Amino acid sequence: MANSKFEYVKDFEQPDALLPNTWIVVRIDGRGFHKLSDHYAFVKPNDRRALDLMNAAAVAVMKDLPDLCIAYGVSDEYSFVFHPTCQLFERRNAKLVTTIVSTFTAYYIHLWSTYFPSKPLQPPYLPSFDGRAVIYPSARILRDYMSWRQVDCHINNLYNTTFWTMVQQGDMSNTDAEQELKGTVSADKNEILFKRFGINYNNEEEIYKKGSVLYRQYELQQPSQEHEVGDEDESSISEPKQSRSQQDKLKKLRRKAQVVVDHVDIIRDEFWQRRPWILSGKPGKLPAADSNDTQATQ
Ligand SMILES: Nc1nc2c(ncn2[C@@H]2O[C@H](COP(=O)(O)OP(=O)(O)OP(=O)(O)O)[C@@H](O)[C@H]2O)c(=O)[nH]1
Ligand SMILES: [Mg+2]
Ligand SMILES: [Mg+2]
Repeated sequence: MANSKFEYVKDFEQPDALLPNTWIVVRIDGRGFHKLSDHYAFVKPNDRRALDLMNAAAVAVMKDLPDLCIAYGVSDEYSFVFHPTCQLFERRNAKLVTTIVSTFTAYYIHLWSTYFPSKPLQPPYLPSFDGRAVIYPSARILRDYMSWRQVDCHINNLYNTTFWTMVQQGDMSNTDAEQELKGTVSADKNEILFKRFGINYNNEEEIYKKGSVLYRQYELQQPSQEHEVGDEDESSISEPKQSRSQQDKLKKLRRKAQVVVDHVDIIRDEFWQRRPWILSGKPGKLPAADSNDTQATQ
């Protein structure tokens, strides 16, 4: 078939490689989950099974794509982050986004019956997700992106928790609760929860307040390994190319690593300082004293 007269059509395909040396975030979001969550009667405002299912699908994506260095999920969305050194699919936008979206959706549907055993999926209420890639030029801006999503989680969860408590426990109509909450700030909502319902928002589950952060935990034998593979901290970011064998070694370590699901603050420095390998791209591990304080999965 080489050189057929039809081959010229290939020239209509546009290159879409994402800028080199930048962080790539692929954010996916459930399509029409307002309706879907109603149909399958998700618990309001937070359905633990639905969130656990999102997290399980995201862990599967992280395992499938060792180039991913961190992911953050809340509600029906997940952000997956590739390191600036990532060369997967020559950094082609459409290939990266469609692979993440379809892998996530496949696992979400595959795992559905584990989390909702008594609610088989029924057309047309089948879960699907959209996705987009955005690039960020520095670790600082990537962190601000992650902070933005976590702040959003907090604001929405405080609102939703207060709203549904007023409706479910305070017997208010949706309209009345919405009207009363109009123009309120965080302190007002905390007070409504505490004074009227005896609920201290701080005691709500961390997964609801903070969302879920996924990253790799390495079991490194020798500290020297930490320095074999990479040159990717921001000081040396102008030279991101790794040799083939370095890339393979790194991939192997990433594949072997455990994917951890955490519900912690990712806005302050502490999270990143204690886990420098997430941003540096060099496998590393927690100081010994800290190594038991995260919740491992799979
Ligand atoms: N009851 C319940 N609903 C949830 C939960 N998580 C997500 N949802 C629903 O999913 C929606 C997600 O919001 P959006 O992504 O903005 O809305 P969407 O309906 O998915 O619409 P598009 O994303 O634009 O397709 C929320 O508004 C809720 O209705 C949950 O744990 N419990
Ligand atoms: Mg959605
Ligand atoms: Mg959403």
